[in-house]
Amino acid sequence: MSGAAETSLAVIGGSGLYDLDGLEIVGEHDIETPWGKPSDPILAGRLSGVRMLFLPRHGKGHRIPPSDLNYRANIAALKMLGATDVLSISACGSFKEELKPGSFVIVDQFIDRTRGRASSFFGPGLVAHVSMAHPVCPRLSELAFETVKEIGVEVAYGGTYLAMEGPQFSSLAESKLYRSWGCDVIGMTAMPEAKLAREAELPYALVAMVTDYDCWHEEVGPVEVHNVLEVLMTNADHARNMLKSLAPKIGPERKACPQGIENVLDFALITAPDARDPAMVEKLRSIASRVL
Ligand SMILES: CSC[C@H]1O[C@H](OP(=O)(O)O)[C@H](O)[C@@H]1O
Ligand SMILES: Nc1ncnc2[nH]cnc12
Repeated sequence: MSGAAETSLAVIGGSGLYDLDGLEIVGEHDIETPWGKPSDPILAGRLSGVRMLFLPRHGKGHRIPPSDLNYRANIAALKMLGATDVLSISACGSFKEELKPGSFVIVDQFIDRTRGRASSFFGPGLVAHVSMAHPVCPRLSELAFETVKEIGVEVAYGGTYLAMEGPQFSSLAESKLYRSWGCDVIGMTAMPEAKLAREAELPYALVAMVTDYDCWHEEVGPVEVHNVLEVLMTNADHARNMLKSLAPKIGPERKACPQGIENVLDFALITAPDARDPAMVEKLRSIASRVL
């Protein structure tokens, strides 16, 4: 690399994706952030010459349920380890006949129905408001879309992800309601993950891997985890293949996000400098040192 910033792609692996294929591991970071520890030690390595970080969202062995994940520590740890972009991989249910189990959706919108999760790094002593109008990075999303197509997996570009609290799957009435809202897929983890990535100025994209039709589909019936798991394993293999092909496309040289997500905090901090709590400022330096 000759002076240009280097890509460091962080991959958050969801249900079924607890490791990466072909990652030349150079380190494992058991990191503590001001918000606590992430779900697992973070692997650092190279894939096709591109720096990668890998975090299994639920921890190895899938120990942590969606409501108990420390989303702030996960995103802060990736930022502290130098991540430049976050590619999130998630299992999801589908609200559309054409989004079949086994297909992927490159999500571009979210509806947040989670409750009581810590969903901001900011707070008393330093208040910030970032825009979530366009919550994903178009460049990373397009690269992911092209790559999924190339490996021969059915994929839709764009889709609204309903984030539910869980851990129970939806009732039939909820499933029908979300469908009537025009949602495409449902999961339990992309919120507040995407919001926190935005606050940490990390371009974020979400590859949602459909495992089931949620429960609205009359011919299929309720979601059962054993059925989900069967599809999940094949989907996870596809995700690993996708990442191997995606790395050389992203390349080691960092290219700016067209939406300027790396600079969102330039206009988001609202607390006057002399009214800021120094302890809060200190804590926030781990994710927002560029502006603090
Ligand atoms: C295994 S079914 C429910 C589980 O799967 C999804 O996890 P992730 O988003 O981490 O792939 C969903 O959100 C639930 O946590
Ligand atoms: N139907 C569903 N609802 C919520 N999260 C899911 N993850 C996989 N399938 C899901």
